[in-house]
Amino acid sequence: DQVLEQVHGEPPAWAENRQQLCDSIPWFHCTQGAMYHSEGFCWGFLIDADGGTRTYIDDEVIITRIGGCCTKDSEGNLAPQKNQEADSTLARSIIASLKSELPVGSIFGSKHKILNGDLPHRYNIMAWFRVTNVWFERIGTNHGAKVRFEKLDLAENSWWAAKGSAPPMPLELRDFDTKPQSLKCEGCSKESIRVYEDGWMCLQPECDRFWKIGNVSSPPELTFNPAFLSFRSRSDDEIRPNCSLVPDHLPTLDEDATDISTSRGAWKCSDDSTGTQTGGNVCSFERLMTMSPIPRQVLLDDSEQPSMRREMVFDRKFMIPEIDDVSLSPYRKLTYKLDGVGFITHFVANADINSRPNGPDDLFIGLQREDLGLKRFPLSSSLVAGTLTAHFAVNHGSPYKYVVSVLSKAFGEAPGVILRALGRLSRATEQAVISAGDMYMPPNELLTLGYFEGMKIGYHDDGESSLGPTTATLSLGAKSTMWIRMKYTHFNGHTRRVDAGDGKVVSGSVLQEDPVLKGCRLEDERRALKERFEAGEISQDEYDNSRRTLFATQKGKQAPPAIKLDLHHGDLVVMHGENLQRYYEHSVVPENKLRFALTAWYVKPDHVDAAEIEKGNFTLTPDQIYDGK
Ligand SMILES: O=C(O)CCC(=O)C(=O)O
Ligand SMILES: [Fe+2]
Repeated sequence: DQVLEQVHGEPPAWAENRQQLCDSIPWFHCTQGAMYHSEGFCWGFLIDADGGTRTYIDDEVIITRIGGCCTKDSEGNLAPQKNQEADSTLARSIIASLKSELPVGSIFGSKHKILNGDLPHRYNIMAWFRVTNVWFERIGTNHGAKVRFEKLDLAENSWWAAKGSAPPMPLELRDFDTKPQSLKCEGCSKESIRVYEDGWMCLQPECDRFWKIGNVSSPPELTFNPAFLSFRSRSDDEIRPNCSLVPDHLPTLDEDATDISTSRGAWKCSDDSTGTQTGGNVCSFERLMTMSPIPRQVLLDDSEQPSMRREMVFDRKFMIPEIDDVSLSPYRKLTYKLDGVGFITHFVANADINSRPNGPDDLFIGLQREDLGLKRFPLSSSLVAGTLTAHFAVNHGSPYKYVVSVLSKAFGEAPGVILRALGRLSRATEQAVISAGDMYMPPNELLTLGYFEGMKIGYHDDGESSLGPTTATLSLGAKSTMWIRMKYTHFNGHTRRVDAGDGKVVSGSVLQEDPVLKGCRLEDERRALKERFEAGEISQDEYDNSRRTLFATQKGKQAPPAIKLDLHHGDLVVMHGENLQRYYEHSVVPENKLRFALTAWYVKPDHVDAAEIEKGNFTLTPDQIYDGK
């Protein structure tokens, strides 16, 4: 029944949905977590449901914990499950922003429990802040990092200040010189500021005197030192944000620029709150851009020599392929064989292939001209519900369940460019599979992905039970890098650890059938145990227990990428082998503004509804069939 105070003003921008927030705010491009960091710096911060104990906000100062390393304790509060060190990624990036005086944007989420005020929206942009202090607190048996932010513009009233509150003190009347007491620790000789009213303590976690007032451990309840809350940093014109707090794309757009595909081409207001405020008139603001297709040459980098086959330089850190310039000429064929798993064939195109009529250059323009119905779909497994894929997708042919659920259009409705791409992919699939002596199943499904600048596809596999063992992808447009790595479970021999309540490393369950892949962790030990088990020398229990003991010696980690492919415009990649999708995963990161990836599969007919079977039927016209040149 508490009467909530109302806040003083309106945020400069807001969103009711996290995806929209992350898509439009350049300093907060993250769908999860409280902190956006990139290139080693923290750029933006979200204050929401759980800032940890002693989270503090007033009109000009925010004190909160740095997320990460946390699980919920018995009372449902987030507590660090291990020490957060100064060299953790999150701590390092906030310290980097502190040292370089980089302004950090802040967002106020309505699930906070701190301010006694009602926030107008789910996510409310606050203002630019500067990082003034980063220190460590003891929490339970661990330590975690805390940060103090101070509003950059102290002259202006903060919109989140309580309604009717006094305007901020004019700058000329403020005291910028008084700072809270700071003392050098006699143990570690490092300075720590007096953060708490209860007493000065050393805030260096590696010091013996950390978190002690005098000789005794600090009390669990602590109060902030008023001088720590009230000090202010002098304004400094040198400290400038490197983008606007609320970007305004519309007036800066030049519709005639060939570069238009780098920006999103359409805006639509999705704010339903205006509807309630204006008595049901939902805002109809919409702006659709005419986008002219960009030619492939716009994306070329200087190192690409037209009409010459690129020299391949292979990085010894990754698998070196077999090179064959003859059998699929004019393509160069690179084959990566994974024993007992499958193979990956990379068909390297060149300018002669790309510039032929109906070849990759024409397909790239053709795909931009068609309204393919490319959309971003919600990810099915995501920590934050409603997170959309970081790429656009549309499916043609037999429907199947992709990482996300994508509606499938019949090949009968597909534009010519799609069928032409399908012709190329069928040929590549056939060539790669037959040369390996396997049976060729013609693809009946084609997934088109579209990537604008900054988009990508994260690690995943294509091993859906309804799909055959072969996938073929045609790359068009921007150059990209494909990474292939062993899945966590197969690399480590066990699933991810499930619980580490007591601080010990607990591995998840051991693999039922461990293929002991070449290059996996503890390979020799795992192979030796497997051989003893298979020879009947040890029982299943002994085999499992020995593996558990073995895995407890080292913490599991992600496998490093085993294969790296540089995918250029016109290149094709065929992956073959059911086990390849079972044991390995891949991700693709484009480097430039616009890229399409068209991937064809064979969907097993018994996995498709009878009524939808015909969606996968097609007949290619002679000009859609690819002759391999
Ligand atoms: O963008 C690419 O080249 C890869 C696409 C992919 O992995 C997929 O569609 O499953
Ligand atoms: Fe894939």
